[in-house]
Amino acid sequence: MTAPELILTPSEMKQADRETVESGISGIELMRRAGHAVADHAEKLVSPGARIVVAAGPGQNGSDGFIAAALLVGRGYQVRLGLLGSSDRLTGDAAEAAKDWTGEIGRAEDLPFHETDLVIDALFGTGLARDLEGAVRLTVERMNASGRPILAVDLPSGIDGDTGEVRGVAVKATRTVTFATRKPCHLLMPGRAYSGPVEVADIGIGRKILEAKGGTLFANNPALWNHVLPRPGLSSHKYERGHTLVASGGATRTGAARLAARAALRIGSGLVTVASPPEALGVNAAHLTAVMLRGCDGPEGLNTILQDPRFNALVLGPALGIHAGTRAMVAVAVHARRSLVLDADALTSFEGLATELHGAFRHAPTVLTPHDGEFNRLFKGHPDLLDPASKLERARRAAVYTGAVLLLKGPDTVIAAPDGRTAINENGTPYLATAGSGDTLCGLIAGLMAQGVPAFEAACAGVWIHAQAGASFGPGLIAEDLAELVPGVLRELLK
Ligand SMILES: NC(=O)C1=CN([C@@H]2O[C@H](COP(=O)(O)OP(=O)(O)OC[C@H]3O[C@@H](n4cnc5c(N)ncnc54)[C@H](OP(=O)(O)O)[C@@H]3O)[C@@H](O)[C@H]2O)[C@@H](O)CC1
Ligand SMILES: [K+]
Repeated sequence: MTAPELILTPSEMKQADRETVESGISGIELMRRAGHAVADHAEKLVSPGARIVVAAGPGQNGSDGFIAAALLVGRGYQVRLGLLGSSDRLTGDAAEAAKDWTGEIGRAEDLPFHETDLVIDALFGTGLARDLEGAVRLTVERMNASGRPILAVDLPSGIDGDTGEVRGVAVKATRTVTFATRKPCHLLMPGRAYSGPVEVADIGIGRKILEAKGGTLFANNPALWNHVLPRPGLSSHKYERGHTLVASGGATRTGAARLAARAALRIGSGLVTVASPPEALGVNAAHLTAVMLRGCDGPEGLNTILQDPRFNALVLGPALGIHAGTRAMVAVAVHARRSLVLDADALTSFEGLATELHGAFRHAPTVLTPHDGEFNRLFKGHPDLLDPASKLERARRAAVYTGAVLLLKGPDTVIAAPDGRTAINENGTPYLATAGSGDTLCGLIAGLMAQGVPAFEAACAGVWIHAQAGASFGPGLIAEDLAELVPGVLRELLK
């Protein structure tokens, strides 16, 4: 089984680095390995004889640049190196690394970015401490304007390693070489777009150390959850595969629930029922076949249906209406302690009332699936949840606050569990931004939970499968297609 891909934050990586040094590999040796990895990568991009310009910063990111520059000269490249600031100010390992370089040290500001075959950006990495300003800013702007390929060392300078945000200005890299693990900025937007394809170089920091110092943040891919996907045995019958209930909106707002229901069925929920307001029974009946239908008059109706313990997973929100009745339905669902997915109107109905949800979902597996707008509405008046610059941190705090798995949607969907485990998704496609796509996602997650998949894994798998299905279709995708593409994705996963 492939191990899940760990993502370490800059401060976790610093600790892993320290621990590795304590275990006997010197700091300068780690830096040399990093520099080697950069030189090796550069060699894949341009042939010996080519011109390479290295922009080095005052810290260890710059040291990686010095070491790579020296190696590349030895391999027959024409290398020019420019430093930000004065070489007298280099201290410790950085000063040691600079000794590898025997060529001229120019000023980073003066480097001929326009007249080179490759730029190596070694200005700043995980130690970036503030916005880029003045001469540094101009240097980065000139580098970007050159139109030449740029290889970023560790991460594009100007990108915040924790948040993926641009600090004033940032290098638009063609590619990035990072060390030991990817960092959050390689997966979170806009950092992901600034990084280009990222190669992870093994510099000898062991998995045990990485797990001990990180171990809670992952790239969302099948290695994280494939082992808990349901694999029905020969003797399984439909009741063992769960029964998902999806609440429908009124007569003119029924499509969302049917999209969710269809998705739950496709992902393997043994039975799926749409709970419909009486006035919408006709229109729902006209469109449902394998999905069953039941009348459900508001919160009391839902309460009556949930007396039957076989309904073990529930979707509330899509097109349900923004009002107190929806809040009451959420209360019924919470009280019934079923696996629960809340989206759209079920979240927006609590606009400014998030305190009512404080700790509310601690007792049953629950997944909340807001996009940024819904998140901001829901947690209005809670600066502790809204203010963190990092999407990761916002999702993590909201998960702890509510006791639910918080799935914060976007091109870089973040899935955070109240126990701290967090995943960042990266197989999303812009084609998923289409009406009804979110309803389908709810159905996939609930359908997995109905089959006994824990909430965090169900949310992670749901997001990935949803995106994979969308990407497999491409242009022209509409939400109706998504559920029908799920079997193809599952077939690959369950091989
Ligand atoms: N295990 C690993 O991953 C390994 C990682 N390694 C490498 O180490 C890198 C991290 O090195 P690092 O800690 O020295 O930080 P780095 O990014 O060089 O920047 C710090 C310097 O920049 C300065 N500075 C900051 N912001 C600024 C601004 N806005 N404008 C201007 N200046 C600014 C800051 O100055 P100060 O804030 O002190 O004034 C300080 O001098 C990492 O990215 C990777 O490449 C490998 O070598 C070995 C294994
Ligand atoms: K860099």
